[in-house]
Amino acid sequence: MSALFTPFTLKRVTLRNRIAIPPMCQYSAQNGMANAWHLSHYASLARGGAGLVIVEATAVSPEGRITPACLGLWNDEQAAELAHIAAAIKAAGAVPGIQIAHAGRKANANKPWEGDDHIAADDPRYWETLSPSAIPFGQHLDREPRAMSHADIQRLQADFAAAARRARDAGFEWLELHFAHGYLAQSFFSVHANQREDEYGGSAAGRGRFLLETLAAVRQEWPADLPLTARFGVIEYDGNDEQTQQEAIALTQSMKEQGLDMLSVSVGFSTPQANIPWGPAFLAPVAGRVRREAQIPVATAWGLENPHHAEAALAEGHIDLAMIGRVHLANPNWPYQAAQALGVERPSWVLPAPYAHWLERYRPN
Ligand SMILES: Cc1cc2c(cc1C)N(C[C@H](O)[C@H](O)[C@H](O)COP(=O)(O)O)c1[nH]c(=O)[nH]c(=O)c1N2
Ligand SMILES: NC(=O)C1=CN(Cc2ccccc2)CCC1
Repeated sequence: MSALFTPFTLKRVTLRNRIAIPPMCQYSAQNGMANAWHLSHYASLARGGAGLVIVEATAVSPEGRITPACLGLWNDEQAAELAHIAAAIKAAGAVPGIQIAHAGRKANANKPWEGDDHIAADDPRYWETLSPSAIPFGQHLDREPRAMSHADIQRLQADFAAAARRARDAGFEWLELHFAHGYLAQSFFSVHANQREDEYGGSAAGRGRFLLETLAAVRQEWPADLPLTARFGVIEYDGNDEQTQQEAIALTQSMKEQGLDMLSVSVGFSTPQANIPWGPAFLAPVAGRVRREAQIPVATAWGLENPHHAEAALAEGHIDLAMIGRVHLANPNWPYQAAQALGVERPSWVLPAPYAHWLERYRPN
């Protein structure tokens, strides 16, 4: 039996295999509302056979969107549309997950294929960006954000909690907090973005406070028997990786004590000066260290699309879930081909019966 096609149970949720589709922004919404694009996109991914499908970064407040076309979960109308997506993912046999997010100083940007840069101040789509300190990310995202007040912090933590409640009521069964990729929560943890002198800055404990308090607020709303996870950048590749990983692992242990069920290990992306060692499965050993030292189940992504690499990362004990992203945009049925590559018996039954029955009998000459 392959490790990749072994079920995985966390709290009262069982995934049919170790394949998770990580959140991938679609930049296709108006006013934060999901539409026909999102329904067909997520239904086709779920029909492809993955055990878990996580809906893209969904903003907890309007100014928390990366672009004006990002999804939101700050009102009940948005939740009602997302409920159809959760149901479609579930109907296809995958577990419906969603990531809730705030883009912080990376917010108010154009779509990646329309510049990826901050929206101009005189553009009607402009909104003010927020961050722990008034320090811009740099490069194409060079706007100086407003340093958040304590009132801002409390409001945004309440927004995360409200979004978690809406996700629960919409039928999602797996919740991921977006604590990675240079967005708001990652910015509180990062010395590149957070130079506050109050209790939300300074020491690693100070820089971790926003993440811990936000987790605690969400834990109150999210059912105790459903997985509550976070995607967290544990390394920046900025020349200070050992210290960052030690601080990140310590914070992960605190989050685990606070009720975090799993960590999705990722990269900080807090500075344009990062020197990222792109390559197949490059983050798996980093994830393995977090899994070992924080004693928490972990997922990771980044270049795992070769089924043998995903299988090895699981079999070698680096990870518990393999997140397979971009390749699924080209091939929603990637799990079917992975099953064939790994010699899983009756691979076509990774797919739904209306497809599986005929593919099993289809012998192209
Ligand atoms: C178009 C698009 C959009 C997003 C992403 C990526 C891409 C390509 N990624 C990162 C993604 O989840 C994944 O970590 C990376 O793509 C690396 O995995 P692969 O190498 O693609 O399997 C991402 N990550 C995240 O935590 N929340 C998100 O909403 C998004 N959005
Ligand atoms: N919302 C997110 O977390 C996103 C993460 N990305 C990181 C990334 C960098 C390089 C390659 C793929 C993804 C880009 C798109 C949006």
